[in-house]
Amino acid sequence: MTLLEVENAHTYYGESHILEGVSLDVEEGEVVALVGRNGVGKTTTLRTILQLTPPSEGTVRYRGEDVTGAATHEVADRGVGWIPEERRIFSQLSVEENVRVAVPDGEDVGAAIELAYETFPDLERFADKDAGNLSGGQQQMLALARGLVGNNDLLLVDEPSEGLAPLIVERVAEALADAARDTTLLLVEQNLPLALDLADRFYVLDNGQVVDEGDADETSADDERLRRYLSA
Ligand SMILES: Nc1ncnc2c1ncn2[C@@H]1O[C@H](COP(=O)(O)OP(=O)(O)OP(=O)(O)O)[C@@H](O)[C@H]1O
Repeated sequence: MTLLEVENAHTYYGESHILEGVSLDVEEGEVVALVGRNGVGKTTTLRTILQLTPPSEGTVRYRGEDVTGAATHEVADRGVGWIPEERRIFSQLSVEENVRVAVPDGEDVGAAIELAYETFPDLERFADKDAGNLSGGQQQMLALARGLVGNNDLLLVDEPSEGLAPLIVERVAEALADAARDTTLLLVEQNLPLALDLADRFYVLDNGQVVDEGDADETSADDERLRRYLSA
């Protein structure tokens, strides 16, 4: 089933025309990567899906229903989770409290915490530690865990490898692959090998437009076709 469809989205910040007719779709169970160099509109695409910056033209459909112009909390309530680039965790709360407060009302908190620790064993070791004292990689895993227990069917993950050391990037990639077993992912990522490794399909964004798309399995990170859109 098609979970998300973005059709011909045009999005502005003030007078700046950032998305110039973006179309993409995500099937249930897939990992889809959105790649492209700095400033081409990847984050804006996620913000457009969430209706944080609604499109002035075009449509966003979730599970076949038009959510264009809906309130962001309504999109979130339908099961779309967001893990922004800045990771948004509560630094004064412990790791476990961070997970706990991400569990929606009425859900089994114990089971949710168990799922979080099963998927990210490192977090269990730091359960009582203030989240603000975690390393960047651990904070990224906590942010992912919070997304995972949030009862989301689709997680929008923005630049999970950003600013992390290579070894930590590997851990985060493993964690993402684990998370992908339970949820559908739309992943914005500048690290092309990582994106292709995790994704089933990819879209390349350039200057606010989708300029290429394909099967991740059939595409190498050295592919000239992709490189020309990604090198600065
Ligand atoms: N709030 C804003 N107001 C005005 N312009 C913005 C705003 N946010 C982003 N932009 C501009 O919109 C363009 C697209 O930004 P966006 O963050 O979507 O790019 P990106 O592909 O995610 O790149 P990055 O990896 O740098 O985040 C950029 O030129 C950026 O400067």
